[in-house]
Formats: sequence, C-alpha cells, structure tokens
Amino acid sequence: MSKGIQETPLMKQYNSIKAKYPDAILLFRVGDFYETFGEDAIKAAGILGIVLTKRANGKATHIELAGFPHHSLEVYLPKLVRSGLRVAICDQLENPSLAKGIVKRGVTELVTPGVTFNDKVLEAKSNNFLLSIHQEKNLYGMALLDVSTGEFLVTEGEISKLKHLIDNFKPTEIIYQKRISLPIKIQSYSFQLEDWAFQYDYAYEKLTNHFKTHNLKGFGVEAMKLAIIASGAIFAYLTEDTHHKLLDHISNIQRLPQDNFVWMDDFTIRNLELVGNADSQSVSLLKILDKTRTNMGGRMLRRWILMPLKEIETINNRLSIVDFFVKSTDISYRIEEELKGISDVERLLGKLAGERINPKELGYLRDSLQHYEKIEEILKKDKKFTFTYLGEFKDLQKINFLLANHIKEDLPVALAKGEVIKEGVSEELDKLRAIKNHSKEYLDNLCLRESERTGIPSLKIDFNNVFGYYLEVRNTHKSKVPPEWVRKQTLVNAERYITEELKEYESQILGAEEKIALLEGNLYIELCSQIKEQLVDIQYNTRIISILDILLTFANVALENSYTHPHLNESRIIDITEGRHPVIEKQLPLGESYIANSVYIDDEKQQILMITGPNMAGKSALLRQTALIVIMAQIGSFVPAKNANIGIVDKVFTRVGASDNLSKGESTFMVEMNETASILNNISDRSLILLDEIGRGTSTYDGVSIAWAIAEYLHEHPTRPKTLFATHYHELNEMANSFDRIKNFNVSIKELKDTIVFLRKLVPGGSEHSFGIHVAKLAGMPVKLTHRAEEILKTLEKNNSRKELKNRTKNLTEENMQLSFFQLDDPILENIREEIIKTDINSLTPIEALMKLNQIKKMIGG
Ligand SMILES: Nc1ncnc2c1ncn2[C@@H]1O[C@H](COP(=O)(O)OP(=O)(O)OP(=O)(O)O)[C@@H](O)[C@H]1O
Repeated sequence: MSKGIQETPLMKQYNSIKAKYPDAILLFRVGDFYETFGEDAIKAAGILGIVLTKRANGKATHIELAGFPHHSLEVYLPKLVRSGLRVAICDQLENPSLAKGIVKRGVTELVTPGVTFNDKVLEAKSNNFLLSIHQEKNLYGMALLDVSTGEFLVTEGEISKLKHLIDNFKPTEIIYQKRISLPIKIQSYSFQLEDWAFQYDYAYEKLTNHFKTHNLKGFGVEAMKLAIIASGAIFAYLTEDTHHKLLDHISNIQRLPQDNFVWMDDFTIRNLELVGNADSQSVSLLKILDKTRTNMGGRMLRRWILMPLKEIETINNRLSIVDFFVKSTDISYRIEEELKGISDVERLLGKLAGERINPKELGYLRDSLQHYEKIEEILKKDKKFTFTYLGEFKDLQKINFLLANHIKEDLPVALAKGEVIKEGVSEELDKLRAIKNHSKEYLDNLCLRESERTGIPSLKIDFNNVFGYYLEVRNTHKSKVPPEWVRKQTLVNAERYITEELKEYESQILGAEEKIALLEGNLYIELCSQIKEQLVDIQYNTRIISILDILLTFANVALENSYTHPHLNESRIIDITEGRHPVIEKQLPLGESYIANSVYIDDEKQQILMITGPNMAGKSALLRQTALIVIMAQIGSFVPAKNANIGIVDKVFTRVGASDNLSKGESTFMVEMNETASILNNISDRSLILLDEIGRGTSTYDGVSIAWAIAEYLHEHPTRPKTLFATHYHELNEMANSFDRIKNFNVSIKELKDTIVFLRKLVPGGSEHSFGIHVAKLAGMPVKLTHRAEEILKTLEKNNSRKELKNRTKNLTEENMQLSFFQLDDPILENIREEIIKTDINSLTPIEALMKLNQIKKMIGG
C-alpha cells in the first residue's frame, strides 16, 4: 500500500489507526459500512465470502477493499473470530453531520477468540477461557478468565500443572510474555504481550483497584506472586489491548486448588470420553449426564466432570441433594419447570457490567430472577431440604421490584426503538408520549378541517424523511389549493404541499420523540446501574441455581437409567457390584442388554486384575466402566451399578496399547511407552490405573516382557496402585503364581463348534488362547484367509514357539523373584547381599549360622 502525498485524508486516518493494530483485522466504519482494506480485505473476503474490489487510493495507486453493511456486524464478526482472528472494530466517534472535516474515528473494541461477549462466538454450554501464563525459572503463574461470565481462577505450579490446566480448561486463547518461549505445544490461539504487562507492582495495584480491596488476602491469593502477575497481565490485556474497562462482573478471584480434585491427564480424559471433543462423533459421559436446563448448569457440569472431588463430605452433600430430588419427584418436576425459563444470567451480567445489555436481554434477566425466587420458595417450603451445602439465597427483592415496575412486558432489542420504560415511572415521559400518541388524532382533524375549508375531497396527510409532514392533493383538485400552501414536490398524479401549521406541529412531535428517546435512554441507564449494585448477589444466587440444575439432572438421569447411590469411604478398596458402562449401555442395539459385571480391587489382596479374553470380549468396556463409575461417584452423581463402595481415588490414569492410539508422527510404540512412563512416575496410593493392551505395539516377546515388567513394577511399588490390566498375552497369567496381589480374570466366552459367543461376564481365572482368528471370522474376513490362518497357527504351535514362550515365562517367575530381590537399590539389602556372599558356609557352625541369621534380621529391622 502506498503512503505519503498520494493518500486521501480517509486513508491517512485508516493507516494511522491500522498501524496500532497490525495483527488484527481492522473493521473501519465508513458511513453505513464496515470496510476492510489491503491484506485485511483479502483475508476478510476469503473468510466471509464477500466481494473484493479495488479502489483508488490517492492519484495513482489502488487498494483492495471489502466491506459489509454495519448492521451485519453480528453475522460477520463471529465468522472472523471463529477462524482464529483478532478483530478491531473502529467506529465513528462523532456524528458525521456535525463533524468539521473528516469524522473522528477510533477502535472501540478488540474482539479476540478469548475475549468476547458475542453470543454467536461463544458456545452456550462451554466456558470461553482466556489463559494468561507468567513464567519464572521452572515455575508458572496461571490465570484463567471467562470474560463473558466473569469467572476468574488462578493457580501456580510446574509445567505439568500448566499442561494439566490446559488439558482441563481448554482455553480458546493463551497470552504470555514476549520474551519467553513456552516449553509445550499450544493448540489454542495465542498472543504475546509486552514485558511491562507482567510486573508484580502493576498487577497488585490493578487487582486491588479492581476489587476495591487493600490487599488480596480475602481471596487467599496474597502470597501467589506468579499468579498475581499472570492476573495483572489479563487486566492489562482487557483494558489496554481489547478496550474492556467495565468489568464489574469479575467480582472475585478464585484460587484453583487443583490438589482438591482428582488428577486426570489429557489422554485419560479423551480415552474415557468424559466430555467428548468437537470433532469426534462418539457419545461422551457428559452427553449422557447433561440434561441441564440452563447454560450455566451445563458449563458447570462440564467442569465438574473434569474435576471430580476428593473430599467425601462435599461429595456426600451433593449426593444427599440428588437423593432428595430422586425421592421428591413432584418437587423435582416443579423446579425443572422453573429452570426451563431461566436464561444465561452469567453472561447477561457480563453484558450488564459492560453496559451493553439491551432491553430484550434485561427482560430475560427479569424473568430469570423471578424463576429464581420461585425455586427458592418451593425448596424453602419443604422441611426435608437443607441449604447447608448450597448456602442461602441472597435477597433480590429490591431488584425484582425495580425490574417488575420499570420495564414493559414485551421489549425491543434496540433501546432506540423506545417503548421500554413502563407508564407511571416518569411523569414527563408519559406527557411526551401523550403528545406523540395523540399526533395521529390531531393530524386527522387537521386534514378533515382543511379538506372542508378548501373543498378538496381526497386530501391526505403523510410523512417522509426529506421534508417531513405534507398534504397531498390529486391533480384533479390542484386548482383548489389555497395560496398560503407551499408546494414541495410534483408527482405524476399529485402534488405535495406544506403549511405553516403543519410545520409547527411537526416540530412539536419530533421534539417530543427526541425527548422521549433521550429520557428513556437515561432512565434505562439509571435502572441498569441500580441493578449493577447487586450484581454480586445475583451471581451468588446464580451459582446456587446452577448447582441445583446439575443435581436435579443427576436425579433425573439416575431415575431414567436405574443408577444407585454410591458409598464413598476412606478405604483403599473399590468394590462395585454389577457395574455397567453408562455410555455403552445406552447405545446397544434394540433387544440387547448390557451385561453387568462386579469388580473388586484393593491394596491388600487383589491389587492388580490381569484380565484376558479375546478381542471384542468386552475388556476395554470393563476397564472404562470401572473408572467412569468412580468418577461419577466422586462428582456426586448416582452410578450405574447395583452397589458401589468407593474408597476415594485421587488420580485416574488410562493407557491404551499403541494400535488403538492415534499416532502423530512418532512411532506408536514410542508414544505408548512415553505415556506409560508418565504414569509410573506419578502414581500415588489412591491411584486407579487402567492399562489396556499395553505392549502390543511391538513383537510378542518384547510385548510380553514389557507388560510383565510394568505389572511387576506396579505390584512392587510401595503405593500399591489399584490396576486393571487388560491383555491378549495369556502368558501374563503366570504372574499370579508368584505375585500375591495379582489376580487373573477373564471376560468369558463360550466356544461353539466353529464360532464363539461373547458372554461378557468377568470370571476368575486366565484364558488359554487368544481367539484372534475367530474374531477375524466374525468380522467377515474371506473364509479362505481364515482357513489359511488356522493352518499357520497349527504349524506355529507344532513348532512350539508360543508354548516355549509360556514355559519360559514360567521359569521367569522364580528367576525373577530372585533377581528382583538382589537387584534392589536399597543399601541395606546391598549390605546383606555382601554379608551372605562373604560367608563361608562350609566353615560355619550351626550356632554361628543362627547368629548370622539374627544379624541379618536386625539389619532389616526385624
Ligand atoms: N458388558 C457388556 N454387555 C454388553 N455389551 C458389551 C459389554 N461389554 C462390551 N460390550 C460390547 O462389545 C464391544 C467390544 O467391547 P470392548 O471394546 O470392550 O472389547 P475388547 O475386549 O476390549 O476388545 P479389543 O481387545 O478388540 O479391544 C463394545 O463396543 C460393546 O458394544
């Protein structure tokens, strides 16, 4: 684009504004259009499918141009933002008709993927989080904000915590300092800010000013220096970069105590299909559970599923409300009916704070708050319901009164349309409206009077934007027009005139309309600001409503699917009787029913379940249903089982053998091993581990060896993590002979002459062979091929290669136990080993042997 003397004044103004937003698409308001120029125009035309033209830019050059009418902003803006662009909206800052020279323009809002209030950009049932990261050495401060709802969360920790946070909250935009490079791959849109935005003093002052507090102690974040800096950067980004200064709906800063929640990594979340992802067709747990009636409840439920609790008391509090709803179906029904009428109050409050709430939306807020009141009333009337967990509703009577009495029942979207404020609120407004409303009557009278006076029978009064009110006379009566009328327009069949009286009256009506608009505007703003005073209380009640919505959903889903109340305890036992997979059971073809299975697992007798069975038997389903039942119980939901006693779990890990895994360039086996290593380095005594076909990404020998070693490691690990191990390698059944907490199970099948029937029942004991060929038959492989496979199998078995492997694994158990004893790194064991080696047994007397044994016993603390 050429600059300098050839620029028109408009392009000069454009260039100077665009220079401040080099990385955003600038929507430049010119008259009734938003225009884009140059590179921006090329991009916008491509994304929006609008026409790209060229226009003269000064004397000799041309520039690309693409634009759309200003009232289509709502349609086009979301498309730009959703395609990952930042969009700067540049408006006319003065009335063009009053401007001297070129109209003043400036950017009024910068919309980015993570900072938007636009309903069309936002997803109703997902939060839209902006994540700010501040790094110092190997520690990170993290701040998450959903500006549309005002939720603001902070935490600190190492890179693993940052990764975990990103996995769980899926921010749509990440901001961080220019000078750092993050050691992880970010999928979200990201933006780097100048260093100044990441200063402690600046951040502390910004936060205390915003929350109007002296310090941050009340939020429990005073000592979180890194998180404070990250939060400060968010405020810098909002106020300086994206022009959002009205942020009263961000009413508190919450510490995210990740230690209070069950730890699950991204792989586990995806593998268990907890919330599903946009591009997958599969049904998630969220989809089964989410019968929420409000968007707020839907968003909160999504977070609950990703963050199951570890504290029994809170879980039980949730469960007892679910229990109440299950037993009081009448109340549940009435509350559900009320919930249906509630709009997205969290986001309406964001708009209220930002002074961008329109009358229609204010009406939604009014209606929603009335439903809040009704829900409170219904619950308060019931003696059995307690508010201890939820907290008491804040009193919103004043606001309800204001809203009920100040705004009309049916409201327009645009304030400028009028008819927003009720009669009786302002005497002046009522008077002006009377003038406006009586104008029709007055004009009709005037028309009649003039028609009689002049003898023109078809006289008509009308209005247009060019010369206001006029009298229209058909050509046949033209001669009767009195001289004092002023002709304004000649049409084919008629002529239009104005009169002094008409003009006078017109100025009165138009004056009244202008005054009405001004007055209604002021009254509306005043009303909004009065409501804003209790914004925090509305937020508080909204939280209660969201929780009720979820717990009611849990009750409904429980009734619909015959779930039961789980029992949580502090033991290290998971004891599920007749558990089912909540998603698969809903998807079975008509006539088939899900076969329930019981699973018992603890850290004393049955720590590792070695589960064998042919492909398709239902091993993965069993593994996942166990984890899903635990997770459901720990979010406070009833569970698909006849009975479930759950010793609280603090981490859930899932790993699936390579061929089930989507590889991304790396060797699938390498990915599998990496993933497994990360489990082994993070296990705790309350972990639940699901290993599905681990080791199958490599040759049988390698696979068996690795799977064996992993199972052995988990068995020997002092934390004794509870593990479900699904495998094709029946050689691993040998382990149960030597490792006392490893137990063999198989998902049973029945072998008929030529085929197998899946019974899907988990039964004790190992299985003898793999049935791969049977499954190949079932899958419709050509008969010739499966016959040939059977022949090959026979030959191989004759050669004993697989049997040999089995014999070797048998030997391995003994050999292995000895090896593992002496190979431990413990220095005490090392000393014992030396003692024994240096002892000459041949020269030892029986008494000396006993003393030696005693000495060894002492060394190991016996
Ligand atoms: N308990 C059950 N009751 C009814 N149907 C079941 C049950 N378990 C599994 N199924 C059905 O069988 C299918 C296969 O189950 P699953 O994937 O768990 O088998 P698998 O043993 O893990 O097989 P593979 O080794 O091939 O991965 C499931 O998609 C489901 O439709």
